[in-house]
Amino acid sequence: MTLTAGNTLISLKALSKHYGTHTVLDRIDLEVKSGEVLAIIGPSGSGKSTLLRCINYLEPPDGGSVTIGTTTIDATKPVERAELSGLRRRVGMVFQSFNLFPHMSVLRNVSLAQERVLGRSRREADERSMQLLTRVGLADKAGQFPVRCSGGQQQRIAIARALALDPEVMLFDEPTSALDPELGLEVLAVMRELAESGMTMIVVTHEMGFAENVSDTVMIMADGHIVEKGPSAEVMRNPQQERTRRFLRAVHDR
Ligand SMILES: Nc1ncnc2c1ncn2[C@@H]1O[C@H](COP(=O)(O)OP(=O)(O)OP(=O)(O)O)[C@@H](O)[C@H]1O
Repeated sequence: MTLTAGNTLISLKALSKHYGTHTVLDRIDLEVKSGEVLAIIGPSGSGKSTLLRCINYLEPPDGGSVTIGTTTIDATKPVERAELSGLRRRVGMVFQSFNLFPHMSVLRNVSLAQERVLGRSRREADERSMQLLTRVGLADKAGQFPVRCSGGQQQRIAIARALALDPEVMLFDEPTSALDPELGLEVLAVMRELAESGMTMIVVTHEMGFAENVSDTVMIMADGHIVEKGPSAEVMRNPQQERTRRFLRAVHDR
């Protein structure tokens, strides 16, 4: 089935995760539409990163289910390797730390998985990589090693690398937290462009400007629960829950 804009692309049902007796995600229900940009914000330790990592099974959830497009994985049943690799191929992820291969050129960092995972020829993979490096403003860095690039440039390369597998959704886990503010801005500009191009995105962020101005929907988490979720302008400017108001006040006072 081809999903058109506005259809539900991601659906989490009663998604749960425990570490020992600690409930980190408590039966989370969530739907994300195709083309939607969802920002997840909330206090430290509220489960934001864990939720993101459970969506692509980097962290296996222990209850509930994850549906992406037409594929559903039920956390209570054994998961087939093919199901997992299918899921991961459809979900690109960008981490706080860029995790580039230091001994490979920027171009190779972006093209390698295309050959290994998608079976593209070296020439096809390099061509696609150059398109993506151009898109993130780094075509001139293709032949360099990552160490010669700033943190902001490395994160943009990591975004190009994730896009190279043609994902249906991109997950971002605090992509600017390790960067100086001006380098963070260049990464946020690439993310804004991606959002405007119609990519479905789930972004765990401390950047309130991104949450308010770029994302369609904002979700506040606390203690493994969704406290509040709605259109970004409404949640950011007129939160309904006292807990959200407290969190946003604390962020503004920082
Ligand atoms: N591998 C793990 N083993 C045990 N506990 C964990 C593990 N990963 C996360 N936790 C715990 O789960 C809770 C949620 O962590 P998580 O990283 O998802 O929160 P977060 O909202 O992303 O926080 P932050 O904003 O600080 O990154 C925390 O109490 C954390 O200590």
